[in-house]
Amino acid sequence: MPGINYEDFLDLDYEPRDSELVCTFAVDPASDMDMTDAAGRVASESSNGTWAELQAEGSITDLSATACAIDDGRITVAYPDALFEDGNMAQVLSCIAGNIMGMKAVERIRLLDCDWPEPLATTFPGPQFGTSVREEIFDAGDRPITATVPKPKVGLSTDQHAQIGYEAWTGGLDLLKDDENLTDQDFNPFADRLTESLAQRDRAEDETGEKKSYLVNVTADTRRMLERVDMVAEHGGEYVMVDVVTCGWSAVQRVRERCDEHGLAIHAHRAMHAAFDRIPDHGVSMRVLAQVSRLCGADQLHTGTADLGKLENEDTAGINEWLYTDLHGLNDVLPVASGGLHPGLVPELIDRVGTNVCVQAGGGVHGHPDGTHAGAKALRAAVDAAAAGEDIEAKADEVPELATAIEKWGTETPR
Ligand SMILES: O=C(O)[C@H](O)COP(=O)(O)O
Ligand SMILES: [Mg+2]
Repeated sequence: MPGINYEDFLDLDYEPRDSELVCTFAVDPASDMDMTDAAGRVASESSNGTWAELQAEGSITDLSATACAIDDGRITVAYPDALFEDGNMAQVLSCIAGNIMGMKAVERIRLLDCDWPEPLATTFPGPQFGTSVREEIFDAGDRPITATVPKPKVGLSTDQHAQIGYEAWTGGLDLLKDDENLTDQDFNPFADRLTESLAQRDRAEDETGEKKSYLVNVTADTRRMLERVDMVAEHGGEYVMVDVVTCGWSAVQRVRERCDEHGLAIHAHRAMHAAFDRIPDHGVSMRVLAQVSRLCGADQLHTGTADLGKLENEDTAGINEWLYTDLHGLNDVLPVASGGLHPGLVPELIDRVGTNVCVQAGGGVHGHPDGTHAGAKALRAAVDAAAAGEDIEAKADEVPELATAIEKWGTETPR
């Protein structure tokens, strides 16, 4: 019986089939390995091989991946469709971003990009709404939608939180968003926050005549998340917010299923993504995390601020472009720019990422010298001006709250 070795997973003449998942990795081989050794081992360990020569009968190699290109520190691996279970993101990631991340045959390895084939991609639901939320929920026309996150992140009472929502909404913002670490703590319980914030939303809608909405953080174990999703639907919300990386993709898939029953959109916060993608030559890129978020059904996703905010960013504009492109008929995703933004940064942000986004600021609204309502007016005025191609300095002559924000923060990128 012929044995199967890691060399059998390398074929540099191989052309991937349309049905195969094709992944690109940056690889730094271990000091005693060359690139071909490392490439064969990556394809082997991430599909159906191991360190030892195996004796196996039948069509085992039908499930083997093939390392089919090596170029300038990068390898391409093609994975046969039969290797994957339909609609099971945990299983897919256990293959393509599993043991290989820690194997000694490589010093460093980063999953950079995936080309998702139709047979696998269409076993996932994708977003229910995607960028259409701008039009369908908010009738926003050509401008980005806007959001704010009450600060301090945690510690505000329910009354304070809902009051901040009212001030932000009436100041002109579209969305109130819970912060990533606010869920159901004693100082601000989920059920009370949901009902009080939605009551203030209704009041703000009546006063402004504009549609307003609330991104309430349902993140928890899956059972509690689903209960919270049901509560949001029962009380007339349009969205839930989920910390997609910390709660895990299987849980996101269940939330997507339940949101479909209620017609709710999902706002995905990416807290902890940097544990996977911040070291440039190791881990899983934000690009791939964004792809996974889209497949699992996030309608909106934080993708950074194109280097203008307080957090490190990986290719925000390129990732956003991918989120808009066709993916075998699955809906697109609305990118959310967030993390250290303020009104003075908005023109440059829109120049870098365009208007088909959500512009979100916490400190850049609530840190306004005249408070949240003034901060919201300043952010909305900056977004309206930038989206219309108008100079925000000129807009500041008409909107004093914007003038105050520009005077305070200028165009500085915070740290
Ligand atoms: O969740 C977020 O995106 C942040 O809380 C935004 O906060 P910041 O604008 O104060 O950085
Ligand atoms: Mg936050």
